[in-house]
Amino acid sequence: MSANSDLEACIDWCRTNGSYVDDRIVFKLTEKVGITAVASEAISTKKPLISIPKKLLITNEVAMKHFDITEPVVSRGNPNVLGQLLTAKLKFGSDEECFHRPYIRILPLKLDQPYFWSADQLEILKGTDLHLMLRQNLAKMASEWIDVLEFLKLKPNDMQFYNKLKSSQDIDILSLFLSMNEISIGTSWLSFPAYVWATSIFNSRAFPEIIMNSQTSNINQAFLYPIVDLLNHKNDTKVKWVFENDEVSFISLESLKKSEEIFNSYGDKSNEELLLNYGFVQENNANDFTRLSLKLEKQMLDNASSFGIDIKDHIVADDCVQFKLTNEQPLPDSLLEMFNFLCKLKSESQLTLRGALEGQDELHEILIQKVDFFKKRSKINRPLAASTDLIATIKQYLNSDRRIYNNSLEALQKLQKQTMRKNAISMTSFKTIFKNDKEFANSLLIAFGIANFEDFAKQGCMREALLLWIVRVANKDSYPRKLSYAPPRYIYDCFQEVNRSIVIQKEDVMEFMSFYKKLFPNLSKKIPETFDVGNWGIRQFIVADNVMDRLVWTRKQTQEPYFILQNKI
Ligand SMILES: C[S@@+](CC[C@H](N)C(=O)[O-])C[C@H]1O[C@@H](n2cnc3c(N)ncnc32)[C@H](O)[C@@H]1O
Repeated sequence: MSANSDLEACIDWCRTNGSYVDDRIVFKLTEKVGITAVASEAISTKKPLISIPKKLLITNEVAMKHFDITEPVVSRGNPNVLGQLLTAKLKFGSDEECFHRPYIRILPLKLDQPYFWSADQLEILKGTDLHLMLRQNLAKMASEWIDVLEFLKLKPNDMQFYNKLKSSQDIDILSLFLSMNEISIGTSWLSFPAYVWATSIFNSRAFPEIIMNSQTSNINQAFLYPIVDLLNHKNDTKVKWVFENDEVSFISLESLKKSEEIFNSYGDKSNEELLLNYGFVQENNANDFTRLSLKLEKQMLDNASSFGIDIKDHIVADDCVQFKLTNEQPLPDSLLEMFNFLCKLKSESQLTLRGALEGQDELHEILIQKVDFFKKRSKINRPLAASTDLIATIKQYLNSDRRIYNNSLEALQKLQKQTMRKNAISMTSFKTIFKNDKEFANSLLIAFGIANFEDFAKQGCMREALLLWIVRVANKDSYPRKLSYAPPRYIYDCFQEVNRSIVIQKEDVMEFMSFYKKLFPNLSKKIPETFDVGNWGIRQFIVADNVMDRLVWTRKQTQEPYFILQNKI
């Protein structure tokens, strides 16, 4: 039988068994998206367009009856393992007489989900969360498959493979799966690929049991729903599924014009969920999101939590915290707080403006890497054996992730500018200091040949200049004349505070020795009016280095250092 006659036979089978399918719906087989449903004339009704009696559905009850068991089987939280195994059996087994045969025949053998892509095609996804999920999901499916076969005391088709799966924790499940034979009608129903196929059928076409039974014990319990599962998905389509008189009905709340496709809604799914579970993505998907995962030591995550950073709901493993990024919310507060926390100094008891700005820089770096990665990947600049549709899907997926990271990046750049503007009163740029403290600038011209601020970066002596200036501030009262430029008070105060509390070890002195010897006593001899007034000993520089840690933030984008008042953010 051809695919078209299979489709007709399935609709006939449904109608013969008491289903209602509105005559104005025409089902067509298309090259691009498989079967579609189209309105043959305008349809605008709140009445069901399709009603299917319960006896035609493949439910967990049907599966339990088929395998003759009385208790439901749940493996790794999945209550559909039995239904999935039954679907594999009906598709690949030899039971020609089975009641659901006309429905099973139209379930496509070839699925678009990435589980069924070639190694070469999957290579492009390497490094994405989707690739990771693929592995995790396959490992989960393998455990479920082992569990359900064991429970039913069924012998797998390939004992060697089964034992390998069972005995080894760290097998590369993805490579192993890719090396297995492709799905064909000759596939054994007791094989792992048949189970993966059936899982993908459930993932892409099953409906929640809760439609029929609001008391269902497991929210993930699902059933296969002939005919209605032929409808494709469109975001925000208004539909209703109702259970009445022992039949499940599909109602479209849309006003459909003649020749328009009748869509269902699979729910608010991101492109990653759509690709993984359905094998397609939606352009400009309003439900799209991506993630930013940070691998950190468990202790660090515990510390962040007890400090009050709101990450409890984002911790996905002992050593991993994950933030959801969406186009609406590209920069969650908890993510920014976490980066601020990561930049907190031991000497700080609270989150500071300096930490916030430094955290923004760190996050900026990560987002730049993400955007670059997705940009490079989406170019696909090597020959790839794949249909143009698949290549377009891969590109769309990569671009939609890149777009979110890019939005986050732009939002972050804006936020940093805002933060700086809002806190301008608490920040002093070293560039401004250099411009205003003329005497200091002149001394640097003599000492290092620094003629303008940009020369610091060119000569790599920004740190020396900062330390010298901090020590100059500490000595401010020793100069015969008041400094022409009055340095912010908090810099002087911070120096005094560190000076009082610091315990200097021999190692600190050793560490600073070569730096110090490079500058002194030369500088005090060459420019005594600046560098031989007050105390210019090595201890002063060790203290200044500490002050720098506490007060100075160097903006990554411009390499410009700022002194920042230590205020709470
Ligand atoms: C529930 S089935 C819908 C019927 C399907 N067209 C068929 O031929 O059986 C879900 C599958 O249809 C396809 N599909 C549904 N909506 C789609 C869309 N908006 N764009 C592309 N493919 C879609 C995907 O292959 C998906 O896995």
